[in-house]
Amino acid sequence: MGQIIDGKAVSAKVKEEIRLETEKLKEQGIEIGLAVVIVGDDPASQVYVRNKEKACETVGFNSFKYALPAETTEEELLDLVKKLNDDDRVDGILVQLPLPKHLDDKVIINNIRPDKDVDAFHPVNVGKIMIGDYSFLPCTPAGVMELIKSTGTDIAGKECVVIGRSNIVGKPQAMLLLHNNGTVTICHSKTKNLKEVCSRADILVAAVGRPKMITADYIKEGAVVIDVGMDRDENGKLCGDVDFEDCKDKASFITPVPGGVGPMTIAMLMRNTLTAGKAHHGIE
Ligand SMILES: Nc1nc2c(c(=O)[nH]1)N[C@@H](CN(C=O)c1ccc(C(=O)N[C@@H](CCC(=O)O)C(=O)O)cc1)CN2
Repeated sequence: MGQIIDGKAVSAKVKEEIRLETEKLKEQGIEIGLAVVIVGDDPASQVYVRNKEKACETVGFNSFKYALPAETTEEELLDLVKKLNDDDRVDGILVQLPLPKHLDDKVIINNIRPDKDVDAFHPVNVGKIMIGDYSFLPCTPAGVMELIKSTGTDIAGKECVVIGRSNIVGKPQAMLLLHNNGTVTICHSKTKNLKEVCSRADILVAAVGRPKMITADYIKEGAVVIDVGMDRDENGKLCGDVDFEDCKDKASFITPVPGGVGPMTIAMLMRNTLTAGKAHHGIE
């Protein structure tokens, strides 16, 4: 059986490192602040936002929550973003996605100050990721990199296959693997012979959004399998894009869902917020 990568344990370690650094900054009179904005009453988003506030508490950041009604207009949301851009207590700004349908997330994200964009969704930060000159890494792909690192796998020269080409996960994930000298293939809905391409992968990252789509015949013996999916199975139970039971004996390392990539997303958000806070205080 492959080893299960414990995302909760890795994320707890990352948060503890951040807590210790935050404590030292506090001794110098420096406080770190994260503003979390949620619009509407999507139940999953409310859970994630609560978990982000809890994580802030764990690492010692100040958190400022702004819960706006679903009918909030673009102008009202932009006004809040502007206020937070100018607020010195706020080092990082996060607008929880998805937004209600009448709000265009691109317009909102483009108005967050890039040096406070701790999600790394702003085009300036996306561009920096392309050229490998980044301060913030997008949280989910960064979490995946941390989990791969935790297995002791050297990415250099490895065949890496990313299934999914979203701006938030697939594309930045491929870039991060490339910056680590992986040989990277991005697959998507039009990819021919998907199974064959995936089964060449030493490192397989699944971000498709289709429950349990990746079965053992997609993976190479001994592959590192990272599941970014957050789906529901036929019984409504949370599962990933990878059929964990089918793949676990063939992989060398595999992430579960829940308890794999998910918890890392919030730990990486804390890391980006610390990076932003240090930059705002002129600390390397
Ligand atoms: N502004 C953003 N919006 C969204 C992001 C994001 O990174 N920035 N990502 C997702 C939601 N998300 C964080 O916001 C997130 C999703 C899942 C988890 C997580 O820990 N999942 C658990 C399972 C949780 C459950 O039981 O439902 C796990 O995988 O173990 C954390 C964060 C979309 N929006």
